[in-house]
Amino acid sequence: MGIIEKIKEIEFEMARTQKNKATEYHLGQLKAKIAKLRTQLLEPPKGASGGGEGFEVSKYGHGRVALIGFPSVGKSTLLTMLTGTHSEAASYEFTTLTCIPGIIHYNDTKIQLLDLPGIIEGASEGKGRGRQVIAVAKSSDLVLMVLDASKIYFKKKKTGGISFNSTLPLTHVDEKLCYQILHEYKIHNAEVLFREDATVDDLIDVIEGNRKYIKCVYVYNKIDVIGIDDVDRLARQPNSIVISCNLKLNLDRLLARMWEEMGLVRIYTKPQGQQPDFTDPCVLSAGRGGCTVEDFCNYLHRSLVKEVKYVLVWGTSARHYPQHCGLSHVLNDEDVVQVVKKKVLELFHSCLFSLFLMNTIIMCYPQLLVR
Ligand SMILES: Nc1nc2c(ncn2[C@@H]2O[C@H](COP(=O)(O)OP(=O)(O)OP(=O)(O)O)[C@@H](O)[C@H]2O)c(=O)[nH]1
Ligand SMILES: [K+]
Ligand SMILES: [Mg+2]
Repeated sequence: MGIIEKIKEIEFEMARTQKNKATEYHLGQLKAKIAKLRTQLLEPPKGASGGGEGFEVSKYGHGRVALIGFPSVGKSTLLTMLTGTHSEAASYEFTTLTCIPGIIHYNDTKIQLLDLPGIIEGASEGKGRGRQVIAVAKSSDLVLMVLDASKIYFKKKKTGGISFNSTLPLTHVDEKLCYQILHEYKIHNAEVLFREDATVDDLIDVIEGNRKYIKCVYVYNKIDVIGIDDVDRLARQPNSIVISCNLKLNLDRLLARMWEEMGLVRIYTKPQGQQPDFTDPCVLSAGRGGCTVEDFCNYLHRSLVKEVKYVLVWGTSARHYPQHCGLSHVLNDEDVVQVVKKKVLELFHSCLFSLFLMNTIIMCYPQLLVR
């Protein structure tokens, strides 16, 4: 039996046990047992690098968003508010010990929201189940970094040009070399922060996007307990949004922001001669180059691309309605697309060609007919 199951079992036993003088000692023992198991769970196992049991939550819906943050910032409260799935919330740290999934229904799509244990210093070494939390964050399309607005952790400023910072002495790359490499890639505005003693290859990997960087929005919760000036200041931070779960403030904005960041594209299909099906969109995620007609065709069926003659597009990506577009056309959210396949036309063309060929043969060699 895993540690979580053991904790659950004891919690269940505690709930069943009546509280009175006779059971006081027994309940105390159970409490101590839980405390021990929790510590065991939150500490990385000695010698092992894996860091205990993983969180096995399968992907569901059109995208995955993870709630990451220090303990007791209100992650579980937020999950319950946004998804209706209950996740235990309490004033003590590490109330949440596993990954709790919920579903957000938004804009005809389903987004999986994941509540996770709080992260603490040393998370990357496995403290507080940090490894598992980080693994879940890496598997997500977006991270909501939840912060307690009454405790300010960091400040970020946006400046033009290239700013160069490092949290440790660098032995492989210096400022000048970094500038040179960035200029090589025609990057003139960037904030570069080295958190490890990176090599030139590491830097190039980052620039070329070979490393996975997950989009992140900073969510300042509990604005009900701070002054309006502080709320205003936090709301102006880049990539940030201010909310209060308790007062249900700004949650709709948070959802809209989340949707925006996820870059999902809804495409409605229109069968020839029929109205588009507006009930069930195809939901694609726009990659770097956006969602192309080719991406859309691949989504519908792997072999479709070869059969497509062109597509007809209605919506914000079209210059006129409908626009005839090829495979490289970039579609926008809520576009309507009708696929016109090659087959029928080609069949028609080949029929025409056959007729023409027969005609020519008959005209040139009328004796064939006679025979
Ligand atoms: N004032 C105020 N308190 C809040 C708000 N949201 C959550 N809380 C409180 O903050 C405490 C922690 O909330 P949780 O949802 O358990 O926080 P968590 O981040 O899931 O905590 P862990 O699972 O322990 O990491 C609870 O007592 C909540 O009632 C809010 O908007 N305002
Ligand atoms: K908590
Ligand atoms: Mg929690």
